[in-house]
Amino acid sequence: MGGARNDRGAPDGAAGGVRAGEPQEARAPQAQDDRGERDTARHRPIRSFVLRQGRVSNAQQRYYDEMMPKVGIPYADAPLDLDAVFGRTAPKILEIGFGMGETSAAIAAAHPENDYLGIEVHAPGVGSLCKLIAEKGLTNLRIIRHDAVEILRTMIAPASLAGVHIFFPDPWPKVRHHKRRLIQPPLVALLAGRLQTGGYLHCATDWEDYAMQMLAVLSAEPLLENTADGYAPRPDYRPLTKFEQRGLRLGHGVWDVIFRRKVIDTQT
Ligand SMILES: C[S@@+](CC[C@H](N)C(=O)[O-])C[C@H]1O[C@@H](n2cnc3c(N)ncnc32)[C@H](O)[C@@H]1O
Repeated sequence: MGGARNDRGAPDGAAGGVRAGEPQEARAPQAQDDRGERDTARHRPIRSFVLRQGRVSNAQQRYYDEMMPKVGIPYADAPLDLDAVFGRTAPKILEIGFGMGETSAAIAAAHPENDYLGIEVHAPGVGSLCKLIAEKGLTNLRIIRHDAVEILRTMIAPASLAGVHIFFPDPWPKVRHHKRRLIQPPLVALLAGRLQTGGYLHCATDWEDYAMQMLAVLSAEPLLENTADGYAPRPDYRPLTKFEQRGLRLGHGVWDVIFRRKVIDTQT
């Protein structure tokens, strides 16, 4: 994650068998995946990540153990009261797939007026963000280690989010894996329903054909409208990562796609 361009094409997942707590995602398969498809051969929903072994460093393990009881939210099959979780009323912004969490921590530190909920399945990444939360003393960032698709379905109430960040999701570059991409019509419909009126969905990618897919899928969602004429300029709140700076120097593109939940006129 966030390493080299090819790293984006090799999706990371939670590390089965790592020490950093057990992934809280081992649940019975749903009847249908929110990306709209099932792996019929294996009768399992198609997921946007792969659970694989990953090394958790000693520091990540230490911060995971120390911080997850304070900032981690266990998976539950019931809607969360987000104001109660953060102990205040403030805009709630959800991030799917925070990787090692550098961007999440930087955004939360720069915007103490907002509350952030980061979702990731990858244990080393969760340990890494725990370390950043402890080092920066962040009080407005919480973590759930679980499949974001299930969390959206069960734990996030309709019209409860002021924003959603999906930065550099796994591009699944092979055509036969495109069905694993997060940004597909059923998930975007689910996300749009979780946004408040005026709430935003911000996706960014460095894969041009995924950017085109994002633009097409978000444009087709009736609850959403584009904030820009096509791709959006990178807003100041999304910091330029080292990975991105290097890519841009090498002439690679990065595309931001930012839509808002429409005001639905119920009079007409
Ligand atoms: C390519 S990495 C990008 C990480 C980070 N956003 C960045 O910009 O560096 C994508 C991340 O999304 C996570 N991910 C993919 N699908 C997910 C899901 N359904 N729920 C939670 N995390 C997911 C992966 O584990 C991986 O860490």
